[in-house]
Amino acid sequence: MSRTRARTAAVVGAGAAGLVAARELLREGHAVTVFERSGRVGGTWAYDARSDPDPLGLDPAAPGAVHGSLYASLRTNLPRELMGFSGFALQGRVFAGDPRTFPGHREVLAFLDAFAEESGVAGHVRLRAEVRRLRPLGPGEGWSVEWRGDAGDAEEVFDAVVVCNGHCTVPLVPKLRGIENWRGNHMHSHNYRTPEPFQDQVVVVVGLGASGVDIAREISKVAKEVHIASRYTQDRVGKVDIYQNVWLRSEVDCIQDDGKVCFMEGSAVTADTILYCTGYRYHFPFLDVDDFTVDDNRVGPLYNHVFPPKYAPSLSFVGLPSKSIVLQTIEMEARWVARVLSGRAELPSEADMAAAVQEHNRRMEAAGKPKRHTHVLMPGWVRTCVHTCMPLVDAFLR
Ligand SMILES: Cc1cc2nc3c(=O)[nH]c(=O)nc-3n(C[C@H](O)[C@H](O)[C@H](O)COP(=O)(O)OP(=O)(O)OC[C@H]3O[C@@H](n4cnc5c(N)ncnc54)[C@H](O)[C@@H]3O)c2cc1C
Repeated sequence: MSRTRARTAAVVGAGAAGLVAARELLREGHAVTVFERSGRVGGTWAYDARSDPDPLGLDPAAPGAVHGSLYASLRTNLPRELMGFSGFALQGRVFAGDPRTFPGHREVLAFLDAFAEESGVAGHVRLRAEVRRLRPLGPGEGWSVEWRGDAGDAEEVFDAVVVCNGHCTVPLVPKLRGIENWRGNHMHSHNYRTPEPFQDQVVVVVGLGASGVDIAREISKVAKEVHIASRYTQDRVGKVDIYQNVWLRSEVDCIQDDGKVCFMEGSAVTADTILYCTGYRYHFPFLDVDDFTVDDNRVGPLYNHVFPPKYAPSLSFVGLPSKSIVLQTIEMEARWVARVLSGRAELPSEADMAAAVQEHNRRMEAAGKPKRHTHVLMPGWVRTCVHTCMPLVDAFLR
């Protein structure tokens, strides 16, 4: 692909990443169109009380599948000081009547609404416009964007495309040994909204990330027992002192023939529900390009998580990293993309970018890190975050 200055740019998605990408592109003088398949901006932060018909949410294309993964009680796990954009802070201003340091989701959504309006980005967003297919037209000829809106299907050509479709929608569900023996309920946190359905149940929560901790704590108020299974519990397995009904377990070993959930340390429980809080997988169903894969949650090849060497700079991705200071990271990525497209910043050659990606992957392998951690920027983030924000795990891991 040619590396000329982009004059028109399509942004896929009007969540936080798409909004800030649009702002940065506009600042660099590009003509921007943001395609958003839902009826509003804000992406993940637009709480949706509905959940997928399939509690595991395995098929994102299934009728009735929802984008959002927030639960009703969700508050940010980063302080508002870390959740603004440059020139438009979440700190020092209250957007939806929630001035707390760790505000609820409505406050963040109102912040994003205000950001879209006040930055002028809102005027560039097409709502109910779903991108169905993105494909390169040939060297220097730009990108075909096929999309579906209220008036039907359409195709337009842009010089550049920035993919910002989010990555907290399609559940990553581990295949537990013996799962064919399971007769109870199961669900992924993508579909968790409120604790009431777990009244008096014995629940196994798989995963000790931010959602796992939050949800386990909330469910413990109504459930009979909550057992949290995680590889990070190590020698801390056992009942949690400050709770009457919460146990830390090691990883799930298997589901026994009798349906009991058996943990690596040797204990087993008869449970009503297995609730997977095991994260999400990257998914780009509309992308029609060569030499580009998602392999065990490694998206690539991508130079610094943003540019695929073969198509850079006209194709880019903003918002892939996880376990980061999210909004600041996506803003930096967006600014980089906008400046490379306008010629104010330069990329290495295609060969050098490809070599850098290979070197990154080689180092990960040498360090024994799995592919699925490719886009994890701060591996210690979970522990740091739960230590500071979440009393339950603070008590566990202290
Ligand atoms: C439970 C939970 C808690 C979180 N807590 C925090 C927190 O405390 N602090 C924090 O900073 N981050 C948190 N995050 C991360 C959060 O995902 C980011 O803050 C941010 O919202 C990511 O923005 P995004 O634009 O990349 O993705 P999204 O917000 O998911 O937006 C993607 C947008 O793309 C649209 N879209 C998708 N496909 C298409 C298509 N084909 N055509 C058109 N539009 C499309 C979607 O409709 C959506 O609007 C949390 C996430 C979850 C799930």
